[in-house]
Amino acid sequence: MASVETAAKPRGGRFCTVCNDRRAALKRPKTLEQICKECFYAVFEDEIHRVIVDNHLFKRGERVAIGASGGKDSTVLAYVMSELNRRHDYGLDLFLLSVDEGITGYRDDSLETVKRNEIQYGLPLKVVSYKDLYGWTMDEIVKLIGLKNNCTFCGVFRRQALDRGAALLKVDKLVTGHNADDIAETVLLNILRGDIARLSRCTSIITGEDGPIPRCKPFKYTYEKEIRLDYFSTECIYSPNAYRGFAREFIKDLERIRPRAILDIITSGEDFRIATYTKMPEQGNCERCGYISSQKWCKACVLLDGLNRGLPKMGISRTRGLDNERNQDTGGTNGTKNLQSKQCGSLDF
Ligand SMILES: Nc1ncnc2c1ncn2[C@@H]1O[C@H](COP(=O)(O)OP(=O)(O)OP(=O)(O)O)[C@@H](O)[C@H]1O
Repeated sequence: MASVETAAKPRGGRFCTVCNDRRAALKRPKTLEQICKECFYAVFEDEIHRVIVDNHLFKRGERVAIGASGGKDSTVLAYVMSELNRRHDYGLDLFLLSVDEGITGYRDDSLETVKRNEIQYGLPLKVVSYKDLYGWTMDEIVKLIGLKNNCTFCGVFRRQALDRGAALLKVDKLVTGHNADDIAETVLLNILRGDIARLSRCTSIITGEDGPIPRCKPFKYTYEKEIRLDYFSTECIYSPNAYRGFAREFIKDLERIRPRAILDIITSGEDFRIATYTKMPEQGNCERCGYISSQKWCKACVLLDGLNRGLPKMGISRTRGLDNERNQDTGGTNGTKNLQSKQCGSLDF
């Protein structure tokens, strides 16, 4: 029997450690297992299915928006979500939701990918734009403010735009393509910034359950390298966020030496406990637009106010001072230490 099997196997190279039948085509970045392409896709999709089931991410009948940027992570997410929904009969109503930040030569290109996904996977697409929501495109903001702080505007506006788009679609949940590398990087950055509020929630697979629309991250344990095996890379042309870039490179260096490092950082983040005496921000609503905020005005309104008054740097990183100023203006008080208003909106999932 053994000799028959051996005779049927292809000559040369290692065999797939899963099927032990086909020749291994790649080494899994996460486990270093040698595996064939067919088994890789099966194992990859099965792992996401397990994460979805074990974490009770969805309930039958729910409407779920997939945050679709046209980049590799969310493109794979759109494929995997529609495939698993069909294969395992989750009973979900899936939608694609894209935010058009107004970045010529970047988002207009990737929106074309999303439009292709709309047809490929048969998922209805909703596009919301910064121009319509805020009156500004990122091209216009960058023209005014330059490259240095533009990620702050983009991150804060995108977060709110996704919530607004999700509300228009009347969905129960929003899923994003944040992967294990993104989460490990965010744990590290929140430690480096001493941002306890974000550190405490950035490893949660579901966030915002107390906010307008809960967000889920089915790729929480999925390595970026595995998602991107078959996909091209699209980097934002206005993305000079050096601090996050260093954290990213540091994590990639650690991964080269010890592939488990990414999962270990996530586990460490999950296991942090916040001291009971640490004051956390109190969640309320923005007095201007009604969006969730721990301050009188949400960060998007502060930034927008600065833009519209021709003072675009007003809302950047000095939010604490500004809020105090605004509190004085309006006669309000704000005793809570502001742990949320750190630079770089993309830190907040
Ligand atoms: N313009 C957008 N429209 C809709 N969803 C978005 C948009 N930008 C980001 N997202 C969502 O947030 C996730 C993380 O986005 P981020 O820009 O950090 O990175 P990324 O890792 O390059 O992801 P992607 O490859 O999907 O663009 C995306 O996977 C997507 O689900």
